[in-house]
Amino acid sequence: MKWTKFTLKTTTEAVDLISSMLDEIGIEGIEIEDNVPLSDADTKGMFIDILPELPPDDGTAKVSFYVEDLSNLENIIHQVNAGLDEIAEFVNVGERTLSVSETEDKDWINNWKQYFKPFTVDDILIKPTWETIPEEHKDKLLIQIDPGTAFGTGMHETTQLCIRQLRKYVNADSEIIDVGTGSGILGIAALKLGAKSVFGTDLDENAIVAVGENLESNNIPADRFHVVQGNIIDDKNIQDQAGYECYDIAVANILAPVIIMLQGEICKHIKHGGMFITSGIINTKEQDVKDAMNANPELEIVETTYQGDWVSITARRK
Ligand SMILES: C[S@@+](CC[C@H](N)C(=O)[O-])C[C@H]1O[C@@H](n2cnc3c(N)ncnc32)[C@H](O)[C@@H]1O
Repeated sequence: MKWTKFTLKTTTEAVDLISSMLDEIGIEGIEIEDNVPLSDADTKGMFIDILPELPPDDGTAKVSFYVEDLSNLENIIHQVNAGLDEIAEFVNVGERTLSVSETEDKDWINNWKQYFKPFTVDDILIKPTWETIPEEHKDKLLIQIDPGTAFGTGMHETTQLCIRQLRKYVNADSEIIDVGTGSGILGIAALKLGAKSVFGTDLDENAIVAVGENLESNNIPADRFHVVQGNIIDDKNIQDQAGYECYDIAVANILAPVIIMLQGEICKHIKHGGMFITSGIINTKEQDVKDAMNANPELEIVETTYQGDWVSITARRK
């Protein structure tokens, strides 16, 4: 199906008012492009450590919206123009030119799936739930994953670094906390490697559904992997739900700045002698994470591993 895309050139200061005006006339799912740099708060919780290079912010912005049924087009354009006239009384709406182009209704949510194929991390086979087990990998430990809209196919270097560290430390008594669980892939890997139970947290609500579905795909009873939405770094309720000094291993594959913020709090939840396996750390941030861990009297770094540009640091709680 083809959609008609309308792009309105305007200013950053008018974007909020234009979004609500479009919403009021029944246009949903708009796209905003501007050159406003992302703040630390914006990047927190997103899996980006290297910010995109943007041209200087000149205060202009583009607001795009899509129309499927063109029979009502004249009316829509009229309403948009009337809305812009009103907004122009309060803020500078800039150029306010509207350009038109056609776009395909592609299945953006699912299109990435064609690139997710079975692969191995040493003796572990990770495969999408919808693929069959390749004959040559029949003897491997199987993890089946569909991340849905959560993060974590296992293909990222950082996930593989964490899986290799889990392989070294997990045993039949291991109680695991998986911070930033996403699809649940690290917790599920730990359970497949024999761990007793997992407590997972994520800021992303999609993680809750994804973990539930992936437990089912891997025939793991739901009571072995409890997952909650929230931030263990600063939410007392999540901290209490996780419990204190009760984990043999904490694993967190997030981002260097988040690992730095997490390393203080996580020590309250790990047993003495327990391990803190981290990744999501781009090599330029390795020293920052190490400095934070070295300054924490509760932690000693025991190992650093690398894959591509990515780093995994494993520390022990003293
Ligand atoms: C790189 S993904 C890792 C997913 C999965 N564990 C893996 O290794 O593939 C990072 C995840 O951490 C989550 N996240 C970011 N900050 C967080 C925080 N403070 N607490 C819990 N989850 C967080 C994100 O929503 C995202 O799902």
